Amino acid sequence: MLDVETRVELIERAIRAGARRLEVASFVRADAVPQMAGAETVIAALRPGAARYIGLVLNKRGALRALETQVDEIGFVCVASDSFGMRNQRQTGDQSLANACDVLDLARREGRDAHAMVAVAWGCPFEGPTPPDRVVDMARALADAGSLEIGLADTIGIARPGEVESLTRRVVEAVGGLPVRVHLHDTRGMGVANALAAVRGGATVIDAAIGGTGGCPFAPGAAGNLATEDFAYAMNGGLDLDIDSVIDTAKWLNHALSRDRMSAMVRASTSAC
Ligand SMILES: CC(C)(COP(=O)([O-])OP(=O)([O-])OC[C@H]1O[C@@H](n2cnc3c(N)ncnc32)[C@H](O)[C@@H]1OP(=O)([O-])[O-])[C@@H](O)C(=O)NCCC(=O)NCCSC(=O)C[C@@](C)(O)CC(=O)[O-]
Repeated sequence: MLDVETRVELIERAIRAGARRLEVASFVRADAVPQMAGAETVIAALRPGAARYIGLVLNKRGALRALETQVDEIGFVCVASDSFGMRNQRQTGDQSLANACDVLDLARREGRDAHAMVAVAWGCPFEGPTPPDRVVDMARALADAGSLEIGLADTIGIARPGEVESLTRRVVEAVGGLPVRVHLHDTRGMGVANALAAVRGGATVIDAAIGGTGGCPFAPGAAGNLATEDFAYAMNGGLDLDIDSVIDTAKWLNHALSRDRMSAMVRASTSAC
């Protein structure tokens, strides 16, 4: 749990390190995910225009809350499996798709950018492997509904590089030129390899989290996200980020969270190599 002030400081540190597009808050129920309580207060404390700010939403009520704030983009989470969807957001896959289409339409009418992501795109903790056709169909429907970008999430970090490359390529081909974004968890240490595979498959946006922070309370076994500093190292200067500053922030965040999680780059920076 981080208080609002510390979350704002984290966002400011990311911006100082070079980040220009950040998912900064999630408009969900505070009793379901207390870590995300105070989304409106976080956003009100941010410097307008310093970066593009994304607010995550999982239902229409969340979208209405986001529209009351200054977020630049609304990001909707759809689910490819019913079992995960019911636990995460009380929606089946089809319901989440219908809700996403409604929210994309609402955002367009309000003149706000919006996109959607398909969670458990490679595998579900309750149903096992996700059929790729299901994900491609959902991605196509979201593109038709006006999503400005199509996200694919490996929510439990189960995908392998070959699977990431092939599904990403199929979705890129299906969505007619829209940017495809891939969101990875590092549960099995595949985060960086999968990110590079997604890039080979045609993804142009890769999500990453400083210090590999993240997880999902409704997906048993989901570990942290792909660490920003690990991906930045793999990209060998290809990202406009100050990697040393990101590593410092990862250490600061470990301290703030009273944890000792180490991304590969934090580990390397604290050893002799
Ligand atoms: C999605 C909901 C909100 C549905 O919540 P619900 O209970 O199904 O909603 P409802 O429409 O039945 O309403 C019930 C009550 O909740 C209120 N309510 C309804 N919606 C909201 C809202 N948005 N904000 C605040 N309050 C809300 C609503 O007003 C009502 O209040 P009452 O009238 O009883 O007083 C709930 O299930 C929830 O908060 N789930 C949390 C899901 C979550 O945050 N998961 C973790 C991360 S996101 C992710 O899933 C994937 C991602 C991004 O990590 C990528 C990856 O896959 O790796």
